[in-house]
Order: sequence, then C-alpha cells, then structure tokens
Amino acid sequence: MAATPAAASEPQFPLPSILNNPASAPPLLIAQGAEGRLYKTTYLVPDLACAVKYRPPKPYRHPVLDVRLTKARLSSEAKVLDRCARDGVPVPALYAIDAAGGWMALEWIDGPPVRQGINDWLGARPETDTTHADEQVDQTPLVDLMRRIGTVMGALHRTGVVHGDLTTSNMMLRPWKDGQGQNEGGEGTVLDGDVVLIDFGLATQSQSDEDRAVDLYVLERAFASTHPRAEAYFEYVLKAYGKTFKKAPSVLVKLADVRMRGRKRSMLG
Ligand SMILES: Nc1ncnc2c1ncn2[C@@H]1O[C@H](COP(=O)(O)OP(=O)(O)OP(=O)(O)O)[C@@H](O)[C@H]1O
Repeated sequence: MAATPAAASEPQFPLPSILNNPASAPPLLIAQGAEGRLYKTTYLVPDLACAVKYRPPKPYRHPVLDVRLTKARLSSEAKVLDRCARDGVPVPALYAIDAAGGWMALEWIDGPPVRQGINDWLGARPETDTTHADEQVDQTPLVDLMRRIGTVMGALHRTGVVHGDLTTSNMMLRPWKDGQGQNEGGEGTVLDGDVVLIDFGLATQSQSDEDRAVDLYVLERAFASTHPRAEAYFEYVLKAYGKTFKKAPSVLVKLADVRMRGRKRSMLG
C-alpha cells in the first residue's frame, strides 16, 4: 500500500503524543491493517527514522477490555523482540513502548519487504529461467537469499520463538553497508541485504518441533502462493535451516507430517 501523510488520512481517533510531537518528523502512514497502523517518523533526533506501530482503540470493545488486550499484545510482542535482539536474531530494535497507550517505536528498516525483492527479481527474468533451480547459475542471488532466510528462521527457532505469521511480507531486506556481500563485479542486486523479521504480533515462545514445523509450513505455503515461479527454490530455505541448530533436522522430519496433514485437510475440503 502506498504511504500517505497521516494528516491527510484524518484518523477518527487522536494520535498518541509520540506521533504529535513537534520535535519529530510528521508521521507518514505506511500501512493500515485490521489491528494496527504503521507510521514512519523520527525518534529523539531528526536523523533517526523510526517505525511507530499504533493500535488505536476499538470502539466496538469495552474500553477496559480494549486497553487490557492492546496492552497484553504489545507487551508480548515487545518481549519477543527483546528476546530475539538479545540472542542476535535480526529484528528491528525496540526504541520505546507505551503498551497502555497502544504504541511502540521500532528501528526503521530502510529496505523493501523480501516479497518485493523477489517479485522485482523475477519480473526482470523470462518465465523459463526459474523452472529448474539447480541448473540456473543466474539464479545464485536468489539461492543466496533463500539460504539467508533459512538461517534466520533457524536463529529464531533456536532462541525459542515461533513467529506465527511468516510470509515474505513479514521479512525485510536491510541494505548492506557499502560493498558488503556484493558479487565479484561489485554489482548489487535487488535481493541484497540482511533478512530482518518483522511483525511479531502472533509470535509465541515455544521449543516444540511441532510448533516450529508449523511455522515453516506456513512460510512454505505463503511462499508457494506468493511466488509460484520460485517455488522450487524453497528447498534452499529448508537446507539452510537444517544446519542451524541441533534440533533442526527433527523439525524438518516433523514438517513432512505437517505437510501430509495439510494435504489431507485440503482433500477433505
Ligand atoms: N521496522 C520497520 N521498518 C520499516 N517498515 C516497517 C517496519 N515494520 C513494519 N514495516 C512496514 O509496515 C508494514 C506493516 O507492519 P506490521 O506487519 O508490523 O504491522 P501490522 O500488519 O499492522 O501488524 P499486526 O499484524 O500485528 O496487526 C510492513 O509490511 C512493512 O512494510
């Protein structure tokens, strides 16, 4: 969705003070979902961009219940972000939170969602390029990205967190510093960047193979429907994941069960 200045979209609720502060850049509405809104502004100093996730009050809910629910959800999201950051899982840094006020301020990730990177990459290539993953030397940057996704998923699971809503829209590509990771000719591609996981609104803490396998399955399904031309590349996510922590191979075995159940369910309608 295209970003619009917040003032132009006339919210029917007062914005929290962090978004009205004259010392910060005027908030830009980046995304609006059923639960919340995502604004771009600045934090503390004019050149530190930040993302403010705001969950406005829900008029259809009892106000006491509404505050409790919003507070619980934001606190749980913040706790997960904190845990990930502590263990080196790439997630946006948490700058500030007012759970009762319904908002948290996060590091601004200055890159596109992985979904957009992959679509741009595929869009610049003829259809036939992507059918046989192993034979396409030209697709190396895509294979590399798939491996980076698998490694990040492994880091997340190793830390005891399952995301709960993994899609290529909930991963962003944080640009590399000059020269980092570029190929020999020094040329960058639309797939460059560190994979950063976002949107932990449905995340839970779990160490179970089953929960981890379902997390992978959700991503596998989302990947196949969002990027059907690149479906064959998903195996690189799983191969990389399998090498990340001791229990990863047993999660992959469990994934086969989860897939089977998924197939049965879709056959039964
Ligand atoms: N830290 C960030 N930096 C830059 N852009 C971000 C950041 N976090 C989110 N975005 C952008 O805003 C969009 C929505 O963010 P997010 O998915 O976290 O919110 P949401 O869908 O409203 O959350 P929820 O599913 O918990 O209601 C993302 O798809 C992404 O484009």
